[in-house]
Amino acid sequence: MNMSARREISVVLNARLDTRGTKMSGDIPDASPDRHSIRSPTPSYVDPSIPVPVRIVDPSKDLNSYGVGSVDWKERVESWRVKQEKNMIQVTHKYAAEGRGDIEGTGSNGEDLQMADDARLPLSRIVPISPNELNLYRIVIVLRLIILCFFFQYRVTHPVRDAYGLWLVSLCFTLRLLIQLCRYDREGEPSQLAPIDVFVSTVDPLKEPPLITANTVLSILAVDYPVDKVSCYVSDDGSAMLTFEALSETAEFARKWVPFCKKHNIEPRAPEFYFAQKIDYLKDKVQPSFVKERRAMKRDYEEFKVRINALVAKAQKIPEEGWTMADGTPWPGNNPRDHPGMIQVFLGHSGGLDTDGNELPRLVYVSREKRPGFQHHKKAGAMNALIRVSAVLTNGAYLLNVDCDHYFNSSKALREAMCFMMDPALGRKTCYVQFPQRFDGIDLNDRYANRNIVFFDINMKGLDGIQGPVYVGTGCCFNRQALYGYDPVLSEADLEPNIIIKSCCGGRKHKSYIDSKNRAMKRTESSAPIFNMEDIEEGFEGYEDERSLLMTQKSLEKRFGQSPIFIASTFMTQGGIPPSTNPASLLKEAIHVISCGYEDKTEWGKEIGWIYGSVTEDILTGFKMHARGWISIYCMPLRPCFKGSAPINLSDRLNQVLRWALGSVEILLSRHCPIWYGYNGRLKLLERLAYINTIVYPITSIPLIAYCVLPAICLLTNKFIIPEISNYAGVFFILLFASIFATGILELRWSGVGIEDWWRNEQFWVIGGTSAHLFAVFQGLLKVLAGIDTNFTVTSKATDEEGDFSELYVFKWTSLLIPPTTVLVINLVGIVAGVSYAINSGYQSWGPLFGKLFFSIWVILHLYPFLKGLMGKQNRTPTIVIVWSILLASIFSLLWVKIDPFISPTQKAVSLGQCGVNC
Ligand SMILES: O=c1ccn([C@@H]2O[C@H](COP(=O)(O)OP(=O)(O)O[C@H]3O[C@H](CO)[C@@H](O)[C@H](O)[C@H]3O)[C@@H](O)[C@H]2O)c(=O)[nH]1
Ligand SMILES: [Mn+2]
Repeated sequence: MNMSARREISVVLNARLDTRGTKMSGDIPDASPDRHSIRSPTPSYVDPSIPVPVRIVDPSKDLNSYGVGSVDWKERVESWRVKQEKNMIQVTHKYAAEGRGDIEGTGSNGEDLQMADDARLPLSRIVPISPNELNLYRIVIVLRLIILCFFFQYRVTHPVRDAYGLWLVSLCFTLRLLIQLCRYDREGEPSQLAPIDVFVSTVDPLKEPPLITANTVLSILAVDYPVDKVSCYVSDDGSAMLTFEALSETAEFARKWVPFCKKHNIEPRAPEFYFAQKIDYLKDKVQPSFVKERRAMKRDYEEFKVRINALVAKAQKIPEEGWTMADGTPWPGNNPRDHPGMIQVFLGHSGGLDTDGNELPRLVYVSREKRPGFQHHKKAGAMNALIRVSAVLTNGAYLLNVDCDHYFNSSKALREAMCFMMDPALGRKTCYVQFPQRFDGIDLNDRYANRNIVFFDINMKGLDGIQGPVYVGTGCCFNRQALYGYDPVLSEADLEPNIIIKSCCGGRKHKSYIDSKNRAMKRTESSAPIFNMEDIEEGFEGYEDERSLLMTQKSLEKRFGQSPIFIASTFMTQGGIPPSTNPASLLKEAIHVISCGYEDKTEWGKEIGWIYGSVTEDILTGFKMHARGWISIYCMPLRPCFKGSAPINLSDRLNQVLRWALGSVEILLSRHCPIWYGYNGRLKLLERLAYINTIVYPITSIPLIAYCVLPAICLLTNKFIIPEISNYAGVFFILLFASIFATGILELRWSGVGIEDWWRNEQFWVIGGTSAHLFAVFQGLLKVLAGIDTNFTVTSKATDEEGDFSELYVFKWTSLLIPPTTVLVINLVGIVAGVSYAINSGYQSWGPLFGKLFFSIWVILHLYPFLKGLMGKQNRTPTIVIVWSILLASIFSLLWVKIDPFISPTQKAVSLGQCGVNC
């Protein structure tokens, strides 16, 4: 195993939290200064450079028989657990007794000490990338930056007189390179077992087959976590009876599936993918009954599939009077744009037991209310509805959300996340733990870079060393309090003077972070002070007068909306609902919080929850949290925790990239633009740079296209953008290339990414850049200038039953195909023109031609996967695409030759003469 370049955190908490194992693939982490940038040392914190005993998990050994220091360890965890429970009871008790929250927990007798002790217990470890590899990489990056500056200076001071336009364009390109340099890297981390609510989003059962969603749900219900602490919420944004009925079947099937998974400890726990595994399924299995039970389960699953397929078949033709439910009442969601909110609870403690007589996690179907004339905010709106429903019904302290096609590939996923979230030191400032997205069913060559390896294994890892990875929309576990817009709890060292809570005028005692720290969360909020600490202290602690209580109530309502139950739940920082509440009233309240007027005049989508205003709501949501000073964690256990599907045909892929780029442009043109936003907060500079990079990239499509066309123009007009290569320039040119090359190689080395993946990424960067990114810039401008709303085109999730990768060859017409095709054709024409010119004008013209051909071929090589996709398998490129592109390309070439703005009038005659022969 390559231990230097990969980070493996695989810490598994067992159900009772009484033991810990840390799987380490490397040796004891080096004392790299990086870690200090992530967590600042506090007096109670163990210096990471001092090795602590490392235990390698060996499942064959008794977990308690670890080497050094295990007794000490056990004791500490035990005391931590007891304390945790005490805390929980305390909070619940206060809540129930007073009917109000306690903001500044007052328990001081020794609890602070206990806390400080706890802080020494990291629940996870970082396996850092070897510092040598990183330092070299950093040095090269800095060098590259310097060289780039020199090169830039040279380009600016040496305009190409006879090709001024070309020269200008080339400057833009250099600038783009400067922007790209903000990849960096380091490593992050930490962890505990609290109740978790898992969200699944789905919208269109025709594009997102119910069987896929069912598999995701089954993998959640079978997760390795205490059943009473997991709840699964499925959001149906399409209010489809098909989704509802499929979910009801899924709940039934879960009664057999879940005990089977747990008994035999199988992975993954999504049946479709489990049974499809082409591995020796008897490996590590000891139960003699396993084969028999597996066979029976496989048959059961097939029957389940048949039932789901029957539901899907039935749903193809909508009856005229709309759908009717089994009991004869009409389905309330018949009109997806105009229907009431719907909630159905399956399973859970009142929902019957599984076939082994055990309880199952709760499963809740939610379809939020939709009415014409209301903004629904797509996925972000759906997620916010789920936050509120779940707060009312179960109120997990943490949330995890997945797209309907991203199943749990590892049953340990929740535990992995908790290792960071419940870590006594880091948990308090961690807003989310993001897992990389991994995919099934991608063609072997990954033609359209669907796996996004460079992003997930280089960029995200690098960000982890700054303030944390960006949120990518799925496979991400959140701290509920972070979604409520609160600030993180920072340690003394993190604390800047300006954020110490000020006492209010009534002569109350000064509070510092440290003495308010028996609470898990600091309930203030920096960037948008809707309410402030004084209100709360008075209202909830002091009860000094009724007016202030009222004010608090009012400001909370202004923030969270008009639901007292929801507001009360926000004070339960450890999660859970008051034991005395009546389930019927909760359901009523749950319906209330998903009504479409609920968010009016509140902070939902503006400051709290998933943030509105972009189709890449994920980036925006994560950005807001980072701007408040939260850190995030990138968690990559050896076994990928989540796996999804990705569009493998060209058109769907381009449309997906278009949506992402459009989302970025939307953010760029909004008040949340990372270039301007949040300077009073605690966003780290490099993190900001990274966000700027994820937001502005669509704009680089303009210089990129210019650059793809330039070589062809050079060939057609017989000019070159670098006129005379002086020694001085030559050196810089070579140095620049060498440094780019070196950063590339070093990056691949520390990240473990293969050269092929890297090349695919480069290719798709050009393909996306010349098509989707360009369209996104224009659509984004249209949205801002003309108010034309952008829509969320959901990607189809193929079940891949039609045979391997048949999807890859599907061809759908889209105008996104035109610009790259044009670029391709122009370059091909250019090559032909250049070569024929050289043939005509003899020996001495071959030298310069060579240089120009090189660039042109470079462009074509980048577009090669696109060309392949255009051909399809059966070579069925619609004639329209070809006709349009050839037309555009020839008009373009002719124009250039005729007008040729880059050359002086005297030269023009000559040049025209030359080209007249060739074109
Ligand atoms: O009105 C809507 C539209 C979409 N969705 C859900 O959003 C998810 C993502 O849709 P998909 O078509 O699969 O988009 P992808 O491009 O594959 O998704 C990536 O990019 C999105 C942002 O564009 C993120 O929201 C996703 O989490 C991330 O996986 C799916 O679960 C949908 O059901 C809704 O719930 N409501
Ligand atoms: Mn998807």
